[in-house]
Amino acid sequence: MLQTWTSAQVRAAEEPLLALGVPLMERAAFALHVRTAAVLRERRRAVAGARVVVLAGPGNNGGDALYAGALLARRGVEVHAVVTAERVHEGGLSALLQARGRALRVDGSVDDAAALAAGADLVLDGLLGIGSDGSGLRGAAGALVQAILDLGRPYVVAVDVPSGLGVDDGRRDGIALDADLTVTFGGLKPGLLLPPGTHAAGRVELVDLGLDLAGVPAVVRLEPGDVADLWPVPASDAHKYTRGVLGVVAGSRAYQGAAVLTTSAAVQAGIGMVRYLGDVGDVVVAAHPEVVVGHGRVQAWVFGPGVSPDDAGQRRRIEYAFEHVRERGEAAVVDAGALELLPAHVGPHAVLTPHAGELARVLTQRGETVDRAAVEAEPLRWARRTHELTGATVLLKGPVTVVAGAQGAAYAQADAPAWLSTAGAGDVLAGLLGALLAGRVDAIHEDPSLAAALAATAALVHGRAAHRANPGGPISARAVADALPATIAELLGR
Ligand SMILES: NC(=O)C1=CN([C@@H]2O[C@H](COP(=O)(O)OP(=O)(O)OC[C@H]3O[C@@H](n4cnc5c(N)ncnc54)[C@H](OP(=O)(O)O)[C@@H]3O)[C@@H](O)[C@H]2O)[C@@H](O)CC1
Ligand SMILES: [K+]
Repeated sequence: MLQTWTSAQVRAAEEPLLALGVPLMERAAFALHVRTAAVLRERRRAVAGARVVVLAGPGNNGGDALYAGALLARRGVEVHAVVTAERVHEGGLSALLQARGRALRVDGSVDDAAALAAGADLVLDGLLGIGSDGSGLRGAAGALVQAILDLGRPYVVAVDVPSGLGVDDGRRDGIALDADLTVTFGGLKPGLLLPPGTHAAGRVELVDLGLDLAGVPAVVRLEPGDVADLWPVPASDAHKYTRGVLGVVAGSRAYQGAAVLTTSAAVQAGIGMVRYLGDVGDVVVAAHPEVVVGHGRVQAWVFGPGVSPDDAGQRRRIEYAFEHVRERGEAAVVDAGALELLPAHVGPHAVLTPHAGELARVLTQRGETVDRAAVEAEPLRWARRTHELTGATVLLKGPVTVVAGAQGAAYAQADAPAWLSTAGAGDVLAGLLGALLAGRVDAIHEDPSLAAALAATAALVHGRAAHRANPGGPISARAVADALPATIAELLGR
């Protein structure tokens, strides 16, 4: 898994090493210069003769960039530093000048500096690192970046983080400089994985500085190798009830497909048994004869795919089943039409699966002033707020899926191809997640943060199944459900 650490965590881990005199900046700058040289070689075959512009802000981020610039200058690169503030890392600047690099101080107009940067082979962005206040670039640095963007963005290597991004939350409130490559030091930062910031980071490479970053990471991204630890693999003495029974309240005469896709995903994800409740049991059984229609004991539920507000029968079933979720602790996936039926308070064993617009409605119903755009601007903040207000685990769907759950659990998953944004994909995710929860209900009650880990697992498996269904091309939701068995087998290494 990828783990991320806040600015404060990174600073705390740096402190003891700096006190011992460990040369962290030298390590960072050396690694930065090696990676930058590799990019130059890749893009123009030779390092010597390249034109690199170092954007140097007032802090140590500028120091990293200037020292790396000095090392590049010693390898024959033509390096210009653009210094944007009164304050500059003096050691870095004199190293660059000694290596025959040149420096230009932005004083008044930014036009010359912007033209220099826009025309460079590569720009090293050392304007702002973990000292960012998250409000975007201001002052001369902001004006310079805006002028560079107006001329056309060159190839940018971000030093530690793209300057101007919210390092800890991925916010993008003002001017920021998007990167093609981010070389980050010591540990990944949450803003590099969380949307919208993650889209500004380009490829991310981590430089190990030997920091001791033990403790609870801020945001986690599961990787394929993590699935085997979280998946409920049946024991040799398992039977269908020990593996979990999932109740699905989905679909209606108007939206029959939602019932089929949700149950299909649950069956193909390897559940003990699926019980379907609703008006289209005949269609569901025709597609999957394994499904049982009608009431009975379940460990988990999926509520909502294809349930419209005027469907009184399905709404009654969901409201009734919510009582079981609260009283008996059955787990639940609360999707689409069921989100507005959510009781005032559930527990983390209920997982909401809204997209940004639906999450804004859940929050608005609970007195928050927020719209879809605000949720997209700060997805983790609003997913967390929803968890605080409802007690539920929240899986917020989007190009990067963000999960917030109990005990501060937070995940950012970017597993799916863009082709997956298609009708019915959410129904498949709901069925798949329902199957996962049904097999782990007792464990979730022991450790409520597990629901968030399972939600992130479902997002990962869903994305991988989409890739498998048709690598590089269009995919239907049905094909994703059909790809689940082989995808899961592959992830479990069997
Ligand atoms: N510690 C170490 O040895 C190591 C540190 N490392 C490196 O150090 C970096 C952190 O360095 P840092 O702490 O100096 O902060 P950094 O981000 O460079 O500058 C902060 C200054 O920027 C300003 N400013 C703030 N907000 C602003 C805004 N919105 N718009 C414009 N300006 C703004 C503000 O200055 P002011 O305006 O107040 O003068 C503030 O003081 C880290 O990311 C990594 O690259 C690595 O080498 C590993 C070893
Ligand atoms: K930077």
